[in-house]
Amino acid sequence: MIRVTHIDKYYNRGKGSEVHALRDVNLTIQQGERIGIIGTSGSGKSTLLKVLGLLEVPDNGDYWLNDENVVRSKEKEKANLRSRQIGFVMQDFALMEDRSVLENVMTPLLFDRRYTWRKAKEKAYETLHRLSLEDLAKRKVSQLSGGQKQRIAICRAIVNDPLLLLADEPTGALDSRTAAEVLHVLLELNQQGQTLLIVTHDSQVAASCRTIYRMEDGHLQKES
Ligand SMILES: Nc1ncnc2c1ncn2[C@@H]1O[C@H](COP(=O)(O)OP(=O)(O)OP(=O)(O)O)[C@@H](O)[C@H]1O
Repeated sequence: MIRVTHIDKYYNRGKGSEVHALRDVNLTIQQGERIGIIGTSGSGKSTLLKVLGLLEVPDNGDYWLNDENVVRSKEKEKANLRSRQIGFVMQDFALMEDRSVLENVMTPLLFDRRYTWRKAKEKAYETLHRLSLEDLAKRKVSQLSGGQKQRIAICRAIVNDPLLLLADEPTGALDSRTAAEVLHVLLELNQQGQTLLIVTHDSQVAASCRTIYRMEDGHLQKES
């Protein structure tokens, strides 16, 4: 189970440009859940994702990841948790364009001491196979379509069997047909047990989530 309680996050605290991006945010994510977060631009959605992904430290509150309070963990420990427990999918794919698909998918495992290069390659192939993408393994990312890139990005995000898969506008850069294909991949992974949290502007994506929250000026409220 993943839980954040009473989270506050400020940017530029104490300065004229101070932004109170998250205000007393509470969220519990049960294993296998599929959560959608909607809200207007600038309301704090990405900031919440960054806190959950251990990329931003909140100013107040606690973050429980598998019964461990990780809010004050050291940077090294957080980097470890990030590489083992969290998967990220971003709107712009964030892939290494001049590298092969295989190299991209292997990358998270190369930071994980449990994997030798050979084991990482095996696991990357296994994960590509799971998403029926193994035929693309040797292709350079720059030669792929947007939909293929996003499916590769999803593959890279789940290669470490993360506890939580975080997706920030995963269909935002795709046309509607490709977006539907990418959404299908995410939903299928969730049906196989992958806990999933999606930030989205896309009403179709939001409607596909079992639980929807709305972020409004830093406040998170359950919508349905
Ligand atoms: N690094 C930063 N430094 C200062 N302010 C920031 C920073 N990142 C975000 N903000 C501010 O925090 C608030 C919340 O931003 P956030 O990116 O979380 O919103 P969002 O809901 O994800 O928006 P969008 O839908 O446009 O991506 C905004 O007012 C934004 O300008």
